[in-house]
Amino acid sequence: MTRDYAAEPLRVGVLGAKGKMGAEVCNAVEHADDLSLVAAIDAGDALETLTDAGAEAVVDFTHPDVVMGNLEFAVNCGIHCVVGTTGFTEERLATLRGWLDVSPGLGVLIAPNFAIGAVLTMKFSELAAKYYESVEVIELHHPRKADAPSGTAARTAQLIAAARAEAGLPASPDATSQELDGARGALVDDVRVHSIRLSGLIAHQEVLFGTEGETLSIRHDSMDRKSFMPGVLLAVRSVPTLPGLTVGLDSLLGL
Ligand SMILES: NC(=O)c1ccc[n+]([C@@H]2O[C@H](COP(=O)([O-])OP(=O)(O)OC[C@H]3O[C@@H](n4cnc5c(N)ncnc54)[C@H](O)[C@@H]3O)[C@@H](O)[C@H]2O)c1
Ligand SMILES: O=C(O)C1=N[C@H](C(=O)O)CCC1
Repeated sequence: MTRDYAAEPLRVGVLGAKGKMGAEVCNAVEHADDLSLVAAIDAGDALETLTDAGAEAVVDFTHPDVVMGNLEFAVNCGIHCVVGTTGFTEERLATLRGWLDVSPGLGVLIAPNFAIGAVLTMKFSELAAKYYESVEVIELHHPRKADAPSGTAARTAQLIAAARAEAGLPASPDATSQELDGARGALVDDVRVHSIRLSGLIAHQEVLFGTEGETLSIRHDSMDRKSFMPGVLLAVRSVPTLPGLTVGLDSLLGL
């Protein structure tokens, strides 16, 4: 029998429920009439709690080291997944696609950033990329963040690099011949990415473009983790009808 999601709230489990994002997601799900929080799991809790509770979708905001194990369990149990945890390499995405190939109808949605402005920043940067000879990405986050560069910055750099390559642009000009290690940031697909960690910040990114006589700065600031919740809820509501792997919120936002 086909599940009528309009008739009964979608049963949602949260992984990383005691974390900064997970706690916010639990709160958002609890306040949504069409969703029901059936499991709130953190480190040390059994993943079987999800199946015991009859979870139909899971939201993962944990850690890059554990997220693949969580997803393998959920996919094997036929639970749709929404993933905010970072650390998704092409290799990890290929592994996930392999699992989903043998799980018809199941959806996994991974987004490096669920904030609308961050999604737009990535799209605007991709659009601007071919018009500027120089580009650098600066990401700024709270000091308890485990990974650098941020997943958002890595994705932004990849999108910019692909757009530059398609337009036939060479690497950004840079005459640096003497350099203290790290002074010029990290290279992601030939795009320089700089990571700032500072108390008081949440999640911020600035993409700087330059060409003869002008620059363009595209900046986004998340000042509260609530900024991620509309995107997370949209993904949770959409994932049961999105079979296979979806990366990014773009298609859900009509971008
Ligand atoms: N996509 C986005 O929009 C977005 C936004 C913010 C953060 N993030 C990412 O989400 C992840 C979590 O961020 P955070 O700031 O909430 O981190 P956090 O450290 O505050 O929370 C992570 C939680 O996961 C728990 N955890 C660890 N291992 C677990 C396991 N095996 N099973 C269940 N829970 C486990 C931890 O105990 C902790 O409570 C990071 O990768 C971060 O980069 C993504
Ligand atoms: O706080 C974090 O950690 C965040 N991680 C994501 C990233 O790495 O891009 C999104 C922004 C917040």
